[in-house]
Amino acid sequence: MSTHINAAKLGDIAETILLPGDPLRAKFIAENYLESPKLYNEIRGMLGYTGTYKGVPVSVQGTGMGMPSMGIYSWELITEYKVQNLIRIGTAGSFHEDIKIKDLVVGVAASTDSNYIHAFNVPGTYAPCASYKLLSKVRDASEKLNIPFKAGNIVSCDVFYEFGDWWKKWADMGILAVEMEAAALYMNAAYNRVNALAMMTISDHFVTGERSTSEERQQSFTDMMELALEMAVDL
Ligand SMILES: O=P(O)(O)O[C@H]1O[C@H](CO)[C@@H](O)[C@H]1O
Ligand SMILES: O=c1cc[nH]c(=O)[nH]1
Repeated sequence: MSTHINAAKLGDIAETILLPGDPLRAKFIAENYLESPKLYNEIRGMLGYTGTYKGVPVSVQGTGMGMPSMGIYSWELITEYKVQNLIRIGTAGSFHEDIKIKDLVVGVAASTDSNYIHAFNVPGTYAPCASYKLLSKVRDASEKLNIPFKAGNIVSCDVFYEFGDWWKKWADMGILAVEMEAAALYMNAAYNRVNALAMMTISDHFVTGERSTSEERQQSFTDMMELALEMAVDL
């Protein structure tokens, strides 16, 4: 029914959706956390499922890597399938010693080096930010489940393999971490007046050079998924 999610019809996708970059992570979440998950999209292998969590309909959709890809999926989910609450669950690289591997970071705002913002033709510098409603819900879920997170400005970059010390300038401005999609998600959500939030597990570290092991990743992703699902049932 839409160009890139055309296996679904209106109503097949829940009002609240979790958005991992990796479609196989979408499959893992659907199969391990959702009740009665139904696959609604396989176009380009970008898997999307709808099921229920604690009786509440929830969808999970892979978005791919980078802002063009996130831009396409989030736009179609919002405009064609009337999704209202979009929660990115991804990975990020930390810029600060006190934000460690496995920590959860929530992007209150997402600075960016991307031209994605030019599509909106605003006469100034737009500041992509998370919805306050979802920020409140993630704080509530964090307290309930005792899963802490750090919140602040992150940066969504177009280039994964960048050279030199580029990141230090962002770190000097208090940017917590880097990933590659949140700013586009926040812009699409703002333009269409829906709610978006990006939360990421720190998978690698620019200061220490550390990278998480697969075991550590599994555990920390579990925390992120549980937090996102707890939010999803309270919207
Ligand atoms: O784990 P995901 O959600 O894909 O997020 C991060 O990982 C990818 C890069 O490896 C980029 O998409 C970045 O934003
Ligand atoms: O975009 C990303 C994600 C994880 N780690 C990085 O360094 N960059």
